[in-house]
Amino acid sequence: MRDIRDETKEEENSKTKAAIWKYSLGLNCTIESSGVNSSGHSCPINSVEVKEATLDNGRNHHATDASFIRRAADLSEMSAGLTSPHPNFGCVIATPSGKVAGEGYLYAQGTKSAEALAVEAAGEFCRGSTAYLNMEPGDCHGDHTAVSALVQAGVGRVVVGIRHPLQHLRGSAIREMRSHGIEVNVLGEDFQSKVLEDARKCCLLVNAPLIHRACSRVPFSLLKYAMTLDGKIAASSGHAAWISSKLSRTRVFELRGRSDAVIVGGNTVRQDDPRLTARHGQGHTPTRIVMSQSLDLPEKANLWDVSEVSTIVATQRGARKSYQKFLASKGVEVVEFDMLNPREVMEYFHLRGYLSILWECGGTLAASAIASGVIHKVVAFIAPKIIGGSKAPSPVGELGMVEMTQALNLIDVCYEQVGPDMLVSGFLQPVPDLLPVIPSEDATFEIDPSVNPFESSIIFFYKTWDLYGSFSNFSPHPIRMPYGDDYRTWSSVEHYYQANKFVGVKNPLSHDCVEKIRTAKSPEEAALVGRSKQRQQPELVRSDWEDVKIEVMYMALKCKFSTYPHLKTMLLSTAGSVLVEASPHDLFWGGGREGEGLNYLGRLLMQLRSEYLGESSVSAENTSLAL
Ligand SMILES: NC(=O)C1=CN([C@@H]2O[C@H](COP(=O)(O)OP(=O)(O)OC[C@H]3O[C@@H](n4cnc5c(N)ncnc54)[C@H](OP(=O)(O)O)[C@@H]3O)[C@@H](O)[C@H]2O)C=CC1
Ligand SMILES: Nc1c(N[C@@H]2O[C@H](COP(=O)(O)O)[C@@H](O)[C@H]2O)[nH]c(=O)[nH]c1=O
Repeated sequence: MRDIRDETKEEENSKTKAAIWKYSLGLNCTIESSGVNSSGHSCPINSVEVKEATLDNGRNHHATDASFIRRAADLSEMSAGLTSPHPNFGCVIATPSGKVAGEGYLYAQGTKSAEALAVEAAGEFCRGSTAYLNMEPGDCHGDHTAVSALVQAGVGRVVVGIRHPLQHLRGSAIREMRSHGIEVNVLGEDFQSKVLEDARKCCLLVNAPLIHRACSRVPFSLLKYAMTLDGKIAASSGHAAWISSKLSRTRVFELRGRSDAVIVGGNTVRQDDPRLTARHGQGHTPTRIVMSQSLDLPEKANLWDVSEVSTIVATQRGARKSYQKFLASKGVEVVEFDMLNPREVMEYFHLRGYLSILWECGGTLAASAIASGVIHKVVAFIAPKIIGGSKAPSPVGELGMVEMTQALNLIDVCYEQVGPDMLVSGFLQPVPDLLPVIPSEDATFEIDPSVNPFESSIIFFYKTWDLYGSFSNFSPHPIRMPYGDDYRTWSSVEHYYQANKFVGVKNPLSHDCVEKIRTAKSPEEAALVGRSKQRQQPELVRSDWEDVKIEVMYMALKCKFSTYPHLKTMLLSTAGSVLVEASPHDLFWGGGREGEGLNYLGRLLMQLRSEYLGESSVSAENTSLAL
């Protein structure tokens, strides 16, 4: 029996090249013999490489789990391009002794689930086995097929690489499997280690387009270009066929096959008359998109032949109506934009359900796309050729940067030799991590155990004009609170809170501060006075301020939410969600830019909410007893 760690190391060494390429496509996974039969998507136990592992301690468990999760990610990726807009799903079923009993992957949207295929392949070996899923199944159609397959087959444990990125599906399959007594472990939640973290990253990368879609309003975009060693993407005449080798161009066909659309600018159409098809004989062919403001495009072009694959021209509203008619007569769809820029166009295609876009434009449009922040990844083929020419185009046009310190640094950079060319790839923007950014997680769940760190939605509030802006201390809701022996009206919670810093100090200047803050014309002014006085004259601040400030705030919030019933209703409507004051600067009351803040304001609101919910359940109980 061999140690799985050695096995993994050997595999990785021998497959480094392939892995690098795969990574450059968006994956960070080792490539193994597929183990997938010719009919498509699953294998019985005796036809795949048998893996054995020593399961004698936690570390080996981690290595085994990581290895199978990476395999599930690899499998899931086999149909990339065909599943869109669904995720890429892969499933490996392993016996208790660590042998692969069955595998499956989602072939295309609407086909049998990866889990069902793996269960079929594993047959009787499913009972008591562990199923490895790169991603929690989603249940778009309410038929629970993936979960049912695992439950009915008697799978004992399920290891999930990442939770489903879409909020409405996130956590449901995991809950359902657990409710059937299956032990479910999610990487990064139940246990953590470097090897599992790497496996988790594979799972994030394999579905990067969907994860981006879940977190932003644009599809995942990859900018690809081929350039000479002296940084040109064409000769000064505009001629560019070809810079990169045939082998590299075959790789480009693969990239196209994984994308929902390929996009070029008007100049590339005029200069190259491209086809932009994925000419590898099978698989998915992406839509072709042309961005042209002028619509000064040729009448004859390969892209206007839509017999096999469609073309969409995105243009400026009102541009060359007669030419638009001509395109329509060819079957080319024309979409007009008020502002033709990469962001607007990407937001539009996001709404149309596109997950991944391959940009194969020249430097003019590439610069515009990078500047507008829509490009996530860059893939450059560098050919060992020199063409020269001061006017020859380069891959990225004007970005307005003047110092090297402004250069955009790629992350997770990979290098691979492809025939004579060098392929360099890396991310301009990281794949968003799905782990929650909830400030002070532990404390939050102590306050309100009903919220789950990995499933609850987070409601951010900050500025008063935001959706939940009324939760802000700056919201214009006056409160009546005690002051000395009397009650006073304070224009906002912020007024009351800031003034209390100086209350009870036997110094007339402190009293002046209180009055100045109380009569401040706006919460902003109250905050300014309170903060600057505290900084400049700390002797005016009450000595117990640090001990009482949370209580002061809590009393003020309680008064505000009790005074205004609609605010209380709004607070109750957020039950189950984590409340975070999205202040990037205030690391005590706010959540900070990346969850590093303590979020005391959010915590107090959740505490208040819990109390209100407790009161309402008691009163409901009393009512039902009375009836
Ligand atoms: N080696 C390689 O990998 C590649 C090389 N090339 C080469 O590059 C050259 C063309 O490069 P380039 O001129 O930069 O062409 P682009 O592909 O970048 O096209 C630029 C055109 O895009 C259109 N456009 C629409 N909206 C915008 C916007 N917001 N910002 C910028 N452009 C927009 C305009 O078309 P319009 O004028 O119609 O309004 C503009 O003229 C050719 O010689 C071609 O062979 C091209 C692609 C890849
Ligand atoms: N010249 C150049 C590329 N150019 C890109 O490929 C397009 C042509 O695609 P097609 O008509 O489908 O073959 C062209 O318009 C441009 O976007 N690509 C590369 O990988 N290597 C190269 O050397």
